[in-house]
Amino acid sequence: MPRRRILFIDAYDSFSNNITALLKHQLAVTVEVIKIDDPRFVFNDDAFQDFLDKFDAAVAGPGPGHPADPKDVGLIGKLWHLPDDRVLPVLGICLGFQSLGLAFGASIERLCEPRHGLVTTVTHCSTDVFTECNVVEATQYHSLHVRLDEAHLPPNDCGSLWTPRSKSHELLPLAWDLSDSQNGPILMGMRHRAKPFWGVQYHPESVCSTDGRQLIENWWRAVGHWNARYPRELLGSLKDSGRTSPESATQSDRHCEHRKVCYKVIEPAETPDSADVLELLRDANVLACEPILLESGVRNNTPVNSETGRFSIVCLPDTESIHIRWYASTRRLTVSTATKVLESRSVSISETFNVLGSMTDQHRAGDGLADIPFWGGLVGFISYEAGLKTIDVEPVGAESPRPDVWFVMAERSVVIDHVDGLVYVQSIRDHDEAWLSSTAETLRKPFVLSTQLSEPQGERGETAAGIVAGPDKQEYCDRVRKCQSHLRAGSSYELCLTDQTLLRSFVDPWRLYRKLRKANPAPFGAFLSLRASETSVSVVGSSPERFLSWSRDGKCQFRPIKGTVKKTPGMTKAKAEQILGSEKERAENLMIVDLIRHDLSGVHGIQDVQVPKLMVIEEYETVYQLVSVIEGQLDSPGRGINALAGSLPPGSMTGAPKKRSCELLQTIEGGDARGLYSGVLGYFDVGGGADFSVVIRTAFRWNEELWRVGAGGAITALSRPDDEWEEMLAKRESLLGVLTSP
Ligand SMILES: C=C(O[C@@H]1C=C(C(=O)O)C=C[C@H]1O)C(=O)O
Ligand SMILES: NC(=O)CC[C@H](N)C(=O)O
Repeated sequence: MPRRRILFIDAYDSFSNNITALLKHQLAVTVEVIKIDDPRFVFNDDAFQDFLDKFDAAVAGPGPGHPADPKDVGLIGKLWHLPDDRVLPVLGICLGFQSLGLAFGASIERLCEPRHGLVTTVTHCSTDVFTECNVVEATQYHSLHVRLDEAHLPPNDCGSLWTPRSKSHELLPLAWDLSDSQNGPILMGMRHRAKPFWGVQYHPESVCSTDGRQLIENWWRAVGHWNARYPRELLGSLKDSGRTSPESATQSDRHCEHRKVCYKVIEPAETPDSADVLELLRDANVLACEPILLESGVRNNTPVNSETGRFSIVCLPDTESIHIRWYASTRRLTVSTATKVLESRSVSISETFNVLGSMTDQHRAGDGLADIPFWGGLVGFISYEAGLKTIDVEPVGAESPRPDVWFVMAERSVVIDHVDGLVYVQSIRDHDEAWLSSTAETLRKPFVLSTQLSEPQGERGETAAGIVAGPDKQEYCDRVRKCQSHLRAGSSYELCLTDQTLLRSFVDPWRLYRKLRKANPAPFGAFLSLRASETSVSVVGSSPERFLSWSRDGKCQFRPIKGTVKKTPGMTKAKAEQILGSEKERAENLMIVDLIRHDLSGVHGIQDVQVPKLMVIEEYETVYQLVSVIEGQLDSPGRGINALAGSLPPGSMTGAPKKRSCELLQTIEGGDARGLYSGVLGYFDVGGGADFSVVIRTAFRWNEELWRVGAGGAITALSRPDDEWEEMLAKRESLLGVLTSP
């Protein structure tokens, strides 16, 4: 029997792939995805109807906006009034559900309070699509709701809840949320009396919804009955489409000669401090360029986060090293060494990912030590604006002389294992034994403990150091309120509002980094200083947040942080747990978990997306944070770069749904480029793995200009402007203290 086919119509939501994954997994069907504004069909009803004839059923997705606005629902609005002989069964979810209600006489109204990331119990009819569903816990992401009649139903008039209302008599209610005293009963499920249309207001695919699978199975059974009774001629065969095409995922499959990883192991008496290692190399004059440090912060000789931070990596590029730069404003890609331009052309961001992939492949190595996550590879960053390009949002603030993607191929490196106390000197260059031996020799000199080294000192003119420009409280609070008005209108479910502070400091970047790592040791400490003829960038960072890593055997992991409590005097872990257990904080985190599940599920070849940790508390120097872990396995290990290309900018820095939220934030934040802040920083290892952090709690500067520190937080309908201001200050503080003190 041919495989059954479902059409999913995507309204640019950030949960769509979770729905299509649920459909594929539960029903063993082929799912074809089109956007609501597919140019083949928006102005051509005949073509759309012919296309629909290829499917057994359609699912009309959730999304931002209002069901009465054709721009927001697009093709979904055309499903309800097809000619009788072309009608196909539909399940509408959230926006799709609201569109169904609107099409058959119901009205759409704003809720008194939006329900974004809220999980409540639904009262259902136990029949139809709710057959054999137990208690349904339902995650909701909506500001609007479907009203079946003019007057609110009294909450205790349960009998009349289940009878259709005159105004929308073709719609049969199937489920209600009766838990909201402010809004009254909220319709959660319905079906059309005569046509094969069903819908749910909540999100059955959310990680916190229960019985989503049962609901989908029930709907599919009902679809089968309908199609058996009213057979349509199904046409043609279709491919299964996802966000990333298999064609674009092939770099790693190319055959290439593997390089050899040469290494030497040093066993010092005590685990050396990563900064001391870097300074020893610098003092020994063996460095032609500034080294890069990707550090797992350590407190009392133990990594601050044992799950993400066992190793620190010192990358040692030199004048021969290849740099790859790409500029969002001009689309120019430059591949060069310090002395030679190897390639310069205009390309898209996706082509840039191909170049990064092939450069890693050209340096592919297979025989380093399995436990060491980095054998050599591309190290650098991807800005927030480059991320915007990947989701077709035109960045308003990108500036031409500043690269949005900048990586350098580090063939030589030193890796420090903080658990076993070993140091590895590595090279993937041919015939590099002499360098390996002399570097190992340098590092075998007795390590001086960092506490004995001279503490960083300011150099000159500290009195003029400090904040030059930064957010204003009144304006920031107004922006929070602006975000909230978009949330109430249904245009977004959560918006990560940020702002930037410009600072002057006369302390050199390395010394600043030494101060920062002491004040705020972080799992993703970063010191990076890159130079090209026309520009240079310095980064000192203490990010707590892993964006995405993948192992050499293709296991992908995201670790979004959402939910922050400042460590004020008297704040204990127990108190923080209480605050972070609140509806507001959990909702913020849940939205991003569902968004990241969507991003990861959209990657070609990903299997089995799981959430092994949901909302656990982690403690850092100045804040407590709520963290979740989302993982999936790639069927072909080398394709991790597609997971990166398909999940930028980081959802924890945008809000959901991602595309619309980014568009709104560009306007609300005033159009300045976020730059490196909100982007990602890390490495592609030549062995096939990678690790990228979210660039937060980080200062960066172009050339010798002012330092920039971004900070912000997720805004939801429940946010209080004053509290959001305080949260932004708390996050900024870890950097400000370091940059403004002598
Ligand atoms: C926006 C920042 O942080 C992000 C927002 C968080 C939140 O809203 O709780 C937590 C971690 C980050 O994903 C920042 O540090 O500037
Ligand atoms: N998740 C959704 O589909 C939301 C639908 C609509 N934009 C609302 O806010 O109610």
